[in-house]
Amino acid sequence: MEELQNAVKDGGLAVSNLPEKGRCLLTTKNFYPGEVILRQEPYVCVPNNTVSRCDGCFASESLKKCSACQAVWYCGSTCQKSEWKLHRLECIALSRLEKEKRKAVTPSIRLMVRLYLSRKLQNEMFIPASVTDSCNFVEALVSHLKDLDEKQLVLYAQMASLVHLILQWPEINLKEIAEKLLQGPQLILCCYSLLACNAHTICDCELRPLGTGLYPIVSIINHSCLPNAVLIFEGKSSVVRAVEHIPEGAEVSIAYIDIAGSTMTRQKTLKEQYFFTCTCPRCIKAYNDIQESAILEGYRCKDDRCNGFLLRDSEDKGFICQTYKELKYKSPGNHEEAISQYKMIEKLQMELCHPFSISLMRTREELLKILMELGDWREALAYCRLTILGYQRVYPELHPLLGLQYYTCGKIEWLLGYTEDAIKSLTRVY
Ligand SMILES: C[S@@+](CC[C@H](N)C(=O)[O-])C[C@H]1O[C@@H](n2cnc3c(N)ncnc32)[C@H](O)[C@@H]1O
Repeated sequence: MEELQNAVKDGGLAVSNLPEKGRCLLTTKNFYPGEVILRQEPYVCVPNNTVSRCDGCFASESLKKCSACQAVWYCGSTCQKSEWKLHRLECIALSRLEKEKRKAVTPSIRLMVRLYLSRKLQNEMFIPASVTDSCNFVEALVSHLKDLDEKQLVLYAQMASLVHLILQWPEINLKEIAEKLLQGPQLILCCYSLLACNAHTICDCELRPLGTGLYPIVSIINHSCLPNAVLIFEGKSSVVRAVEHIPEGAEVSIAYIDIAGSTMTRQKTLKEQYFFTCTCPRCIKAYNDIQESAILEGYRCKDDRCNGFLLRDSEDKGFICQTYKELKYKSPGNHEEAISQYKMIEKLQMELCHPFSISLMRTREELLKILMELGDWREALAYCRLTILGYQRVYPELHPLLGLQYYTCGKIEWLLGYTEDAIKSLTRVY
């Protein structure tokens, strides 16, 4: 702990323990809006597999496959060299797999394999370890293994057995690597639980997901639905920035989930994924939030004389429109038909929901996406402006998602020649 304190001390931070939250990151100086609180490189990371990406920089163009394992891509020799120490072992392990099994190696399987191999390489001193970038530090992260339900356990166990199979070769002695209490698949299972709680989705500057990484110090930061900081990425490096003034001695918090939802939805998601009940100021302000929840997720009361909005209860998922789910737009497709169906949904939601309803906002986001693909900039702008009204309601003033929506708006205004409006929007982005 002392070494860890020394490692973060110079950055104006300290690690502490709170009875109800476990470890937390505190400030030992003031941080101002936009200021970088912390930067950290990933302990391990992998690109996602929606499109092929370079393992080194996550670029998706001019890629070449690793000729030996045929499972990993690089954009050039610089990235290949930078990844070689770790990939050398991974490459041998993957190459040994039958072709069919190799196809089942998803990014989460690779992440786990890499976690093990990093540990092996650090133990053998092939790659350097620092206090904040060591396997011991990673192992001290929360795992919640005991809280997993049967379904999660079965899923993790299946993944763990594939990882175990990949790692079973002479040079890698699982027993030796896992010198702690648990061994073999059971230890891998525990690590999956750890990754589920601590790994972060790496996004590009427009918040589109690129991959997954584990950033041990960032993982000490606890959640709040009214966070005072955000986690963003510059390439693969994680950057935590203040979104408001954080005074000396305050706890740094980020949002683990999309904070656009009502308290009920947020609490349910946090409980299911992170096993805690949030007690942030937004969650405990329960009474006002019932009204807020009705606005964000409720439906108009059937009684015409009533101005109220119906709210779904925590057990019943009944009010989520199934048609809406099935219609989820997948690009590329029939744009005209998608537009007419989404407009139908929008009309229905305008009758049923509050103007600030999240479902209505999501429908408009989909419409905006399709209209932009079609190049219908005028209508896209109208929808973009409508979504901004929703975003302003659910995200704090300096939230990156709000910034991005202003950015889209500014770009469309610029394209349409609405220079003054564009300057206003882009100034806002800045
Ligand atoms: C990424 S870890 C955060 C660091 C963690 N507190 C630790 O001791 O290592 C996530 C876990 O921290 C705890 N946690 C995070 N935010 C919390 C909050 N607002 N209230 C209570 N527990 C929280 C939960 O157990 C959650 O699964």
